[in-house]
Amino acid sequence: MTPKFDEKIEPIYQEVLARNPGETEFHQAVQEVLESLGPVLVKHPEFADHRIIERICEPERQIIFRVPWQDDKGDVHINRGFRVEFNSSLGPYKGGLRFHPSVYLGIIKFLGFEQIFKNALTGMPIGGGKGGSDFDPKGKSDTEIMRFCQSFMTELHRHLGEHTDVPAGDIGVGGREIGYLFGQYKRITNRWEAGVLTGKGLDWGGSLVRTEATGYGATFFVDEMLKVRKDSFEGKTCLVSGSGNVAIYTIEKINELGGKVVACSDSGGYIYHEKGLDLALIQQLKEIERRRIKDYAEYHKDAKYVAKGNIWQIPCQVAMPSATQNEINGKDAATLVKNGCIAVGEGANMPTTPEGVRVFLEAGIAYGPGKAANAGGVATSALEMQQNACRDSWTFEYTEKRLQQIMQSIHQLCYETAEEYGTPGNYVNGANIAGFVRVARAMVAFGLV
Ligand SMILES: NC(=O)C1=CN([C@@H]2O[C@H](COP(=O)(O)OP(=O)(O)OC[C@H]3O[C@@H](n4cnc5c(N)ncnc54)[C@H](O)[C@@H]3O)[C@@H](O)[C@H]2O)C=CC1
Ligand SMILES: O=C(O)CCC(=O)C(=O)O
Repeated sequence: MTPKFDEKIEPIYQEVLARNPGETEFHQAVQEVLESLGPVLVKHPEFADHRIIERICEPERQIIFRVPWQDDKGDVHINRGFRVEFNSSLGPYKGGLRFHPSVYLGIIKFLGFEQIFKNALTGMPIGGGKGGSDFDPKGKSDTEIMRFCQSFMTELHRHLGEHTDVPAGDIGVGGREIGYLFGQYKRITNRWEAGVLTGKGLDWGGSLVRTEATGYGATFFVDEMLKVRKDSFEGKTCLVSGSGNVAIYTIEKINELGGKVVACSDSGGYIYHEKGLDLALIQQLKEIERRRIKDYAEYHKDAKYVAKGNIWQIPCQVAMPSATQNEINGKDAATLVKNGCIAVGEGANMPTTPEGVRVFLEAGIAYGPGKAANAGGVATSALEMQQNACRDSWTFEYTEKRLQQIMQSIHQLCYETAEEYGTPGNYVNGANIAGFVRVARAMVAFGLV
């Protein structure tokens, strides 16, 4: 699909393509933001004078390193580790670590780039970064995971610090991995520095609600979009792709708000259960036993597992992609709209292709892009950092209320910014512009650094 840029922005995008060959996901993430920015340069010519867009597209620092580790048989393996410290204008680099075989520099840069604007939208003092490895955790024993995490942190620790760079989890990195990473950081540095990682266990500096935060936050965001349309989750049939951290707590919150989730998935296929998914079973299979979603059908004979099936063909009113990038293409988006979908909230990062985004916007449905809708995870990480800084821990109710208020204010900011820039109801423009302007103002204030 041909990108639609303002004439001042086209050459900047061409320069990004030339400087970052082969990094298609990064190109896509940059394209999505730059397409929104034409009117911003008209209102703020100083951003063009200071070449803010060009500077924002270039990471402040990119770290690539070797991660050697030994499996349980004693064989040696070598993976590649990454940390892209993209932008520290608003605070220390903040963003998760992804362990997945598809990881390469282009994926980490797309995620780090998105993170800059997402983190800005939260209004909290956090810059943007992301990291990870092409390590595949699937089928590895606990001790193999531990040895990998220890080796990864042995290199990464020198780049981290509570005021410098603060990783968390993402695909393939949850509470278990954060534990091994924190343990190794503590051992190497001889510092018990809680604020260096978020998503920690509750006994050692973690925050209540961080586990639930991305899914709950995305659901709060969709709830706000529905409220604008004088609607709610009550009685709505919903789809949630994935069955990991984000998907599980999205399903939980949708249930609480009166919706019914009939399908979820993993990379093998999807499960469809017309009377509504059994969340306790999914948690047992996924969070505890680390099994595949197809096993769900062993316990519910009225549920159907479709191997390699396309979850977006199931009719629904609300869709919440919560698995991975580019999981909804133009055709899937058209199918969703044709089947009566009125709202899409992205729990995952960039789950919709540019063609799909265009379909949603042209159909005029409520479409909440990831950098706004899934910001609740990183926002609650910032709340964890606040608690660590004052050696405090807050109750679940208080922390969840803070999360809900943050999601409401992100929604409001995106909604008002879209109106201010002449595209009412377009949360893509709202999120890109509002996030960009916050970072750009700080960059202008700092001079040429
Ligand atoms: N964990 C967090 O706090 C945040 C995560 N995200 C994003 O949410 C998404 C999911 O992340 P998590 O739930 O943390 O990871 P996770 O590792 O807990 O779960 C990922 C899930 O997606 C499934 N999956 C992967 N590829 C798939 C495919 N091609 N088709 C269907 N399912 C597939 C996996 O089987 C797994 O169930 C990612 O895009 C991540 O970047 C965004 C904001 C914060
Ligand atoms: O909590 C964090 O620091 C990062 C969350 C994350 O990786 C994301 O927002 O995509």
